[in-house]
Amino acid sequence: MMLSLVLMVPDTHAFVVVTTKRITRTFATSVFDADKVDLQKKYSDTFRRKNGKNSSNNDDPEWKFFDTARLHVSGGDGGNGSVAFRREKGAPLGGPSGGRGGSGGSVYLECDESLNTLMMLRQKIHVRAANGKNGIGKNKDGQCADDTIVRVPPGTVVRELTTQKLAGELRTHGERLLVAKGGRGGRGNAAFMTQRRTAPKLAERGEPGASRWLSIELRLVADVGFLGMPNAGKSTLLAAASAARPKIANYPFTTIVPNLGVCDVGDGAGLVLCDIPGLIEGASEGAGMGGAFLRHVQRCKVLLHVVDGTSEDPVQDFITINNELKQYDDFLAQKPQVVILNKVDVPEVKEKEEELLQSLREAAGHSRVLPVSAATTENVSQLMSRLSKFVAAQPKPDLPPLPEVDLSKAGLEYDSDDYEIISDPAYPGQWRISGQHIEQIAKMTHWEYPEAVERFGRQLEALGISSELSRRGAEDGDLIMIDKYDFEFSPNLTNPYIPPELIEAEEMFASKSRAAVKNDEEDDALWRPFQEGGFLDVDTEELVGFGDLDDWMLLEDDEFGDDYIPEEGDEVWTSNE
Ligand SMILES: Nc1nc2c(ncn2[C@@H]2O[C@H](COP(=O)(O)OP(=O)(O)OP(=O)(O)O)[C@@H](O)[C@H]2O)c(=O)[nH]1
Ligand SMILES: [Mg+2]
Repeated sequence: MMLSLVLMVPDTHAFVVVTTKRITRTFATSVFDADKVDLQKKYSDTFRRKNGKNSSNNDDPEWKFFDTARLHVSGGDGGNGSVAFRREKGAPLGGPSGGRGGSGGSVYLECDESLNTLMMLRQKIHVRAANGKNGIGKNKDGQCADDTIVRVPPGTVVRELTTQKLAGELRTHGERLLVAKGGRGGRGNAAFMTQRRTAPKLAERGEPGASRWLSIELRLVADVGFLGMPNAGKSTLLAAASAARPKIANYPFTTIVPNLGVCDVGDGAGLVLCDIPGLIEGASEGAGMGGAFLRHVQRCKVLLHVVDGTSEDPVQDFITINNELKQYDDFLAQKPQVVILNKVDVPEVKEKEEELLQSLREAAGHSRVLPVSAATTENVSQLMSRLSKFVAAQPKPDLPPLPEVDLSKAGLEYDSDDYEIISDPAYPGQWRISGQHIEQIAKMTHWEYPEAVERFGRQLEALGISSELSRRGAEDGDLIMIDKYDFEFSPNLTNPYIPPELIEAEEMFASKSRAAVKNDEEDDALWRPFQEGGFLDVDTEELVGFGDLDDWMLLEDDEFGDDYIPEEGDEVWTSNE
């Protein structure tokens, strides 16, 4: 038998009552959830991509590189609080002893310097931390769930996808950013005891964990960012100066993902070099996928501009790239540059070396211009030691910008208790209340417990929602929807609506009881939970408490939860005791 609600105390001022009626989902979707549907459509290509199907984003060059990703994160839900009563030999009317639920795990991003792409985030789109365990009797709190850690490379910038607001940036190894907080555990009935109410029959459900889409972008953090036309020799230089082994070939766009290398300059820390794919004219507008790469050099302290000496017009190349930089971002264009004339081992370049160096100095407006051969490593170590001194002389890198959005809150911690009442003239008598705070309260309400429903009603009143509804013309019996719950509006309710099946159940208990009295079976005569204000725990379909009978329903073993293993010394009661 399934009783969803029993409310018996005759003069309870219950405000709302759960009904068994369900609104049709099509209606709810068409009128109220349009935004959500849109969002799902928008991101469904993420799933297609995951399954290797043709993605509609194929024409989006940024997606070909593992430096942007979308991630859906959800914190675990808190465990439910429990309703239980202490029952000991000689003390049958023990106090409430329902423990609190454990809190759900949170999702963190953690900076890991051994990573340099967001590739793994492309394979894992949904990250969900585990739920907290439910509280159990004997004041035992449920276990808290472990946090879930997602590792990301240094230079990871995190935004909330829908608003594009900056949530934070991970730069140093081990740094963590909380992106979806787990919900707190619901309180057990022990927490609701007051002097007046010594046997509270309500508990909270666990708070749902926070859940959101993130947009994640990688900006490599390096001391020196390489810059130059395709085929200029950037990767060759990285290979010459560090242990990195990037792909090198005599065709443009050999490099398609940024490469990092560390050059040992004898200072212990090393100089972090970042080789990016070549840039061409129009890069700032995305030509040659420029925009995707320019982002990487944003975080470099110094730019190393590699000029190909064998090019038809090396000085013009240099000017073109600098113009692209300016177009893309003024901030980037202002970064200090060191310029190298590469491939001076080639005789034709050697011939015009002095002339080219002079023109480059003029075009650059400074004298940090060096001839180098990345292929023969001529002048490379001098270049590196001068670079390292130049980097050290730079002012400290700009601090990460201040976060614009705080993702460290879950559920009820959101600041705003704003709500909105939506009604559609096409559906008279139906009201949807939306608001983070009230939705969280609804989710945490244990609708099976009359006292919890009553508490919810008081919360609605306290938030001014009930009077606002009345003011807008809501009438007794109107349908109120909050999140996935729906109720009947009962503004001045003193006699709670009692579902017919409960009256039937009571009748059944009553007749059983009468029969028992007749047959002198006293025990059975007591089974009148409805009349006595008793109630069932719908999860286990167990009666868990009586009103003021001097006998308490015994807690079944499985009320401790599936994973409760009695420890030594624990007293476990069974109903057969
Ligand atoms: N002779 C000579 N050839 C060089 C030198 N540096 C690079 N090269 C050659 O130039 C070609 C391109 O070199 P890469 O290092 O792949 O050039 P890149 O700038 O990384 O090119 P992209 O990744 O396509 O932007 C290769 O064939 C290299 O061997 C050099 O100093 N002298
Ligand atoms: Mg390259």
